[in-house]
Amino acid sequence: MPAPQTTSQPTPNAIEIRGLTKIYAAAGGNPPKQALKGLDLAIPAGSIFGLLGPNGAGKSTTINILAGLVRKSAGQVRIWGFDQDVNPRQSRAAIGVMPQELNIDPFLTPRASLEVQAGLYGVPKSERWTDELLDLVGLSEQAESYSRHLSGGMKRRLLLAKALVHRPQILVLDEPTAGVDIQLRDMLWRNVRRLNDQGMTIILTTHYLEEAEEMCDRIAIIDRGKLILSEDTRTLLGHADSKTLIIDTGEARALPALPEGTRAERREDGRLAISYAPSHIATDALIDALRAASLPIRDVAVEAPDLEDVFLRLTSH
Ligand SMILES: Nc1ncnc2c1ncn2[C@@H]1O[C@H](COP(=O)(O)OP(=O)(O)OP(=O)(O)O)[C@@H](O)[C@H]1O
Repeated sequence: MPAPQTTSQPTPNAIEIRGLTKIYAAAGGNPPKQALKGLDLAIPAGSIFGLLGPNGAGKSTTINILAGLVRKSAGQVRIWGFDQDVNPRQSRAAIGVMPQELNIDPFLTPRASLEVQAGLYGVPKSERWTDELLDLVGLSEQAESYSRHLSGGMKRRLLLAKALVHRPQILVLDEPTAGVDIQLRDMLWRNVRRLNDQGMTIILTTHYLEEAEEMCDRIAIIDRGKLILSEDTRTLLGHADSKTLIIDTGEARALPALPEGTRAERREDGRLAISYAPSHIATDALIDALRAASLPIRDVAVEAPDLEDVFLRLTSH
């Protein structure tokens, strides 16, 4: 992909959010709603960053503020080093957003959609990369079809291409795989990885925690308008401090004396499951202790907590 269009300030963080507050005005008999309550968040340049949180946490509000679609009530937002209030044009140029809703003009062809979008961003004709983009998202064959004839998956791919017309440094994907088939999901993730390899910072929200665990190198969890934590995915998974050793003990049924702080149960398949806190006892020390207690060990596996465990514990929803 050619270099991004915007001249940028070198910054370790692609996005810096400080004290971000959003109060939606009262409407239709509903009282005002404070969706963001002083959110602080830094998103490192070059990362694939997952923004997670339960329903109503404020993810879409945050993304819409970044995209310039919702006005913040207070706080500071810097995008690629540009303050949104001081340099609105530059901060907008640094970011591309693939929204959740399929907001595509049904009477435009994919090619025309991309050209219109490029016009909106002021991309000169000589710097447009419409054909490459159509190819990137696999829509070259449909380039001249009316968008209303595209399948739901094709419309999503067009949205991805639209988010990229101005070669942003940062790409935001809001629930990109909600309700999409496996083929489209794979296409999306392939593209996301490729763009990230080329230096693009990727921010995504998803309800699929497995997906976040697999794709994101850093994850922030927000809840009720506030940041709960923002950490490397590996560190985050380490937080649960709970693992389970699964042991095939063969015919032997008697439980050995277990080290302090561990808990054992027999699973339906007959295997012994011993839960322990890695910070308290290391896996190999636990196995040594079980051997010393003459427990027959025919086979052994370790189950580590996944993001879902951590997420549920931190958000208690
Ligand atoms: N336009 C609006 N007017 C009033 N309240 C709103 C508006 N948009 C969102 N809210 C409220 O603000 C809070 C945060 O909503 P937001 O959509 O940002 O959360 P979310 O984390 O994206 O949730 P979800 O995972 O369900 O999409 C919710 O309580 C929501 O009802």
